[in-house]
Amino acid sequence: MRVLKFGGTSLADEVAIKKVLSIIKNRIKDEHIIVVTSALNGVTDQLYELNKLCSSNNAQYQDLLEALKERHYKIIDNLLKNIEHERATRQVKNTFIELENALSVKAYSPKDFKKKQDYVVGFGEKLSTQIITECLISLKINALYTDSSRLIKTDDNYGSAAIIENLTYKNIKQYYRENRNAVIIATGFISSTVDGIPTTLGRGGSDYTASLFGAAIQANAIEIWTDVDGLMTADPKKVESASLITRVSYESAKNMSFFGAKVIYPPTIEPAMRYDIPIYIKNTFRPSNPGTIIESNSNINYRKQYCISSFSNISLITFQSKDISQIENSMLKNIFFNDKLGITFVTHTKTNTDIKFAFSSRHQSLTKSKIDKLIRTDLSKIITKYVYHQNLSMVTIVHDNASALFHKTIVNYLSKTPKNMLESVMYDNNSKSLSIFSDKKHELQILNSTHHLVSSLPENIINSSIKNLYKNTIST
Ligand SMILES: Nc1ncnc2c1ncn2[C@@H]1O[C@H](COP(=O)(O)OP(=O)(O)O)[C@@H](O)[C@H]1O
Ligand SMILES: N[C@@H](CC(=O)OP(=O)(O)O)C(=O)O
Repeated sequence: MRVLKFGGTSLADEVAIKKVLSIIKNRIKDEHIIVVTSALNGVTDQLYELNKLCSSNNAQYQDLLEALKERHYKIIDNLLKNIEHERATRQVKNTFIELENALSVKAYSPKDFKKKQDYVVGFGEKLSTQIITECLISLKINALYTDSSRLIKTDDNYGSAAIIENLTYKNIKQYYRENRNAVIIATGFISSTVDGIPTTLGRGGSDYTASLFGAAIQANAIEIWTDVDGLMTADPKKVESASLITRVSYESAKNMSFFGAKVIYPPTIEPAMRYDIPIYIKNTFRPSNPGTIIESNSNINYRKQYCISSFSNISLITFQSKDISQIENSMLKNIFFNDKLGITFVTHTKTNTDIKFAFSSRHQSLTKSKIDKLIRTDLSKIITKYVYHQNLSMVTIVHDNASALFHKTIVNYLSKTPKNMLESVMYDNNSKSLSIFSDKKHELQILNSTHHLVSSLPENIINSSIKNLYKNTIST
């Protein structure tokens, strides 16, 4: 049994969907499968926009809604006929009616807004999965449309809900047992609370849905089908010379995705790792290419174990203090774990005298004012110096098997980089990553030059079993 997940990039239009159908048809010949699908490419972003426009009574939302309908009906017209065409049209029509009802709800408080938003943005997966299911039925496959939000149970942290593991696994197992003769075609990304209120698993969350299905029924493999050849040494859309990482450990992949390798959503790794289920990342448009295998450490031969990623819109704060741990605890508790501030990423590192927090937030100014307030009140006695930068880019080299020479080469490169280009450098305390902060306008240049440098190093310099090399060798 294996789980196949197709992302929005594999569901952009009729041509892409035909490729998806052919991959599913071929896989079914060999093994029983479960399919997890995301929304059509770009639809989730449009649903967020739709909800915003509608909430602010902006009439433009009607045009956007019409465009969404047109796109889905056109795909149905081009891919289906007869009874499957009729059924898909009816289901999609009903789903749009449900979406319009959801949009008409007034959200009076911020918590209600997020609750409504989660309901609205989850419709993309329902629409695409209804269409794919009917396409598979038209190919004589016993496909069963499955709304995963009935199986995946979470808390009510709208926008990025945490799963209730035992209940979720129990629900999936039971559903799978009851529908053994069918091919389950499940919506990615969406979930619900125990009371049935819609939630989502966070942006990119369909990968996680696939992993939860895989872990619940202890699948032989999880396949993530996308528009690139696999997990690469950098985002191939930003770095032309990026190359494929053929094998990588769960731990490294988790670290790489955490620091921006968007091809896999970070929480996806954990359930697969727990049951030692390999994750394959494959290209829908070049299915015969080998792709990447993410698996347990013991099988890895440490080739190309680095990845260079970037984030834009990062804020960085550096504190100097005699009591670093007090700042750390207070910041993490009061700021970064505070839902209202919309923190989407945070990492921090400390030495004996200073601590740096790098983070991105949907509400930059709100976060800054909260931090300023915390410093004026709780932390004023312990902070000796404090520097706050906003709107930075962060390029991170993730590598957990670096040689001493590798490390030295990077330090040398940084020392030659013009001072006005570099804002700061941060070493992760586990010695597995190094982040370079700069003005956003330098992001692509730093990304490409760092990638060029690392990829042109001989294999024996890139890899070594020597660990803990990054610690305390450079200060900025
Ligand atoms: N290190 C990396 N390796 C491969 N792809 C990456 C990497 N970093 C970022 N990406 C981007 O991730 C994209 C795939 O993720 P995503 O857009 O979420 O696709 P999907 O819709 O298939 O889930 C690729 O198109 C690529 O641009
Ligand atoms: N559609 C959702 C969930 C998802 O995982 O999408 P994708 O597989 O296209 O990254 C999103 O855009 O966040």
